[in-house]
Amino acid sequence: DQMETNYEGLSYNYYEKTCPKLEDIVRSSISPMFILDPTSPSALLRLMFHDCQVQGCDASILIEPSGDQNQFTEIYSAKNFGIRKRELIGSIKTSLEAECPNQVSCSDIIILAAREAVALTGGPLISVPLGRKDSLSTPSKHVADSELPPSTADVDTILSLFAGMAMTVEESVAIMGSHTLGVTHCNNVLSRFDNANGTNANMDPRFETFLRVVCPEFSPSSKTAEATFVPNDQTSLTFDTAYYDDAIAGRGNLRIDSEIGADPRTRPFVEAFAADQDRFFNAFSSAFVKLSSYKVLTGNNGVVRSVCDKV
Ligand code: HEM
Ligand SMILES: [Ca+2]
Ligand SMILES: [Ca+2]
Repeated sequence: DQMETNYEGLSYNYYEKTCPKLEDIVRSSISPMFILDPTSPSALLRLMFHDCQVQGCDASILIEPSGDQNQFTEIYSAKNFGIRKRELIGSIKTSLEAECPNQVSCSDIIILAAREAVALTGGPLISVPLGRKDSLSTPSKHVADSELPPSTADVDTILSLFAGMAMTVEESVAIMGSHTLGVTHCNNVLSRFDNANGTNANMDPRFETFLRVVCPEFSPSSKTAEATFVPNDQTSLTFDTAYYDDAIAGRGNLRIDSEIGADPRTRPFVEAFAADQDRFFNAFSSAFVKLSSYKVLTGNNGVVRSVCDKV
């Protein structure tokens, strides 16, 4: 199948000859960025997901519109609200160009940056196969709108989405553990107060009170709703299992973060991860490799961009 073929196009020693110090250079250019802004790891981890989910892991999300494309490209999808720090990938690229010009793709840098985000916040150091090429185009915002999941996604949505990346249910629950880092803005939380549908499932009443205080009922499109936020778990700068404790206790910010702790298909894994960090880290690592190998371009099916935000 296509997944397998593409996955085989990547390798663990891809830059051995052309950029042997790649991983060291990425790490030494990224660690000062993380010290300057401890919220950047969460931004880079989410950036990887949103790149891979739309047209595959091809750095399409970095491309700035040119000419009459203005405002109609991928990055302008409302579902990319909150995407930050794309420019850090360009800075890492600049450091790499000095050492190994024209070798390392922007799409591989996105994956390496996400992996450092996990490792440097206390998570596992994941070995990732490399050799992705960059796209020659960025899709329209309409394509991004349809490929990115809605903030109201439920367990069915995520199980079928991640099954499309060949993940097991255990791996699907593990990759959602990415929400152990970062924040959710109030515009994405307000649907949780809507009792008419299932979006308020598995919510602890004290947690609901907390959410309503932080996120009063302004309109989701108001500037205030877009400027206020809640942490994704109780330790939102640390990659740990607190997300799963919250999911069990009904303290998930998004519908998925709550439902995953209640649904009989996912709850056993949520409980296992809450009790066993090694098991979470192992399942997360294999899920990360699957997500980061999704629909990759290899060989002649893409390019190595010299500047990440332009083709
Ligand atoms: C498929 C189901 C998923 C849904 C519906 C979802 C939805 C969201 C939403 C609505 C936010 C809040 C954005 C904001 O308000 O600023 C968010 C944040 C985040 N998501 Fe997800 N997400 C999903 C899966 C993932 C995956 C697979 C990853 C990583 C591999 C991920 C990583 C993150 C991170 C790290 C943040 C925090 C970003 C920050 O602090 O800037 N998410 N997600
Ligand atoms: Ca992409
Ligand atoms: Ca955490």
